[in-house]
Amino acid sequence: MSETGNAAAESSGTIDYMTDTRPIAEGAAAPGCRKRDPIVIADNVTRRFGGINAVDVEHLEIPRHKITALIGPNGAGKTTLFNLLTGFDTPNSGKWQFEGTDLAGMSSYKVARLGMVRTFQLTKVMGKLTVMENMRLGASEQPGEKLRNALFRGIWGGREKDITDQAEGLLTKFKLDTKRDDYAASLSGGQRKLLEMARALMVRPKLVMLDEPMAGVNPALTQSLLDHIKNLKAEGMTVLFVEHDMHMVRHIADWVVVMAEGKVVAEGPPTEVMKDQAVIDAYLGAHHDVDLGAAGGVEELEEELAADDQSVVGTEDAGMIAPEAIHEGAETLRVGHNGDAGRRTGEARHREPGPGEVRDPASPPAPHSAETEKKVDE
Ligand SMILES: Nc1ncnc2c1ncn2[C@@H]1O[C@H](COP(=O)(O)OP(=O)(O)OP(=O)(O)O)[C@@H](O)[C@H]1O
Repeated sequence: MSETGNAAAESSGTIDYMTDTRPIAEGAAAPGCRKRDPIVIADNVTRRFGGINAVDVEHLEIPRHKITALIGPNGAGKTTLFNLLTGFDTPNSGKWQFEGTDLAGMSSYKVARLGMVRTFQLTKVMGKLTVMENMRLGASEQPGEKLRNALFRGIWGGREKDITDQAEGLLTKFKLDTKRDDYAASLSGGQRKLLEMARALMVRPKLVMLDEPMAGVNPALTQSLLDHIKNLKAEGMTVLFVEHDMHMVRHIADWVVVMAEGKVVAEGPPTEVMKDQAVIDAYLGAHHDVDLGAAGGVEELEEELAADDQSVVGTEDAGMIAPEAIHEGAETLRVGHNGDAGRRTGEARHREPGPGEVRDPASPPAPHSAETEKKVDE
């Protein structure tokens, strides 16, 4: 659709967000650039942990009705920024608006009520609830209206039927309806991701924030997840997702924001951003001249890394970047900082419990275990 056609369609409320080709930024793409139609505007948001500036974002705008990927090496501050924007953490400084409403200091559930919702990995407790109970929990309106209310029928009075109907509709859409009475912990990695997304939609959000939607998802379910995310946009929602999976970023993001050491270091359309020297530097340290968005670039990087004694790559344990997987479109590329790890889907995404931490039974098990083999998605 032409730019004028889009403008006319927008004013008549019939815009097709999938074919809207109007520019996203007002001017040239650059860190902190202004957007034509921002849904979130953040200024001087900082969060320190001890001596670390986990987040130090001067200015950031998230474009409405677009899919924006937030990428960056491990420890760049992506999750912390998610937590701050959604009221799950408190910044040292800064303010931000969602659809013109100041959110600084607002509690997470109020932020969700306004229509800005983030997904969470299923916790241990949620794993012990059925799929339907999890959906009902997603609809809870106040902090007090939590587990108990989600579990016991009758408490929500008139809302009960609406909530159940809405949940049924979403479960059908996400092909989880046959699992409605199963415990969430029994779902495969991909089905859990679908449940997390479906649950977030119970509040009918305008902005959906997804934290590593592809983590732990078997390639067989990758396309379905990508389609679901694209559908959110088609239905008029804005999507912001954190992801290490370059394949996914390249294929579904309209816009990419790159963070490193707490700051936004690059922004732009995926094809442009992945050629950006600041991005390559942030991800790969000394390994320059590589286009992460191209399969050839991945091969080139792999050769460079193989020849570099400092880089742990090329053994089964370290994992290989798999260019053939990118051609197939099913597997994915994950690049850690300093080029330390390009790994296959489902292997690199698990964060094993650290010393003193207990594994969450609701989380997928460690890679390479027999249990992993059993728990793959259908
Ligand atoms: N609760 C915390 N206490 C202390 N330090 C923290 C805490 N949360 C995050 N950090 C630190 O803040 C920095 C940013 O972490 P964050 O998890 O936001 O990065 P990230 O980009 O999401 O990384 P990843 O891709 O590995 O998830 C890191 O140095 C991290 O160690």
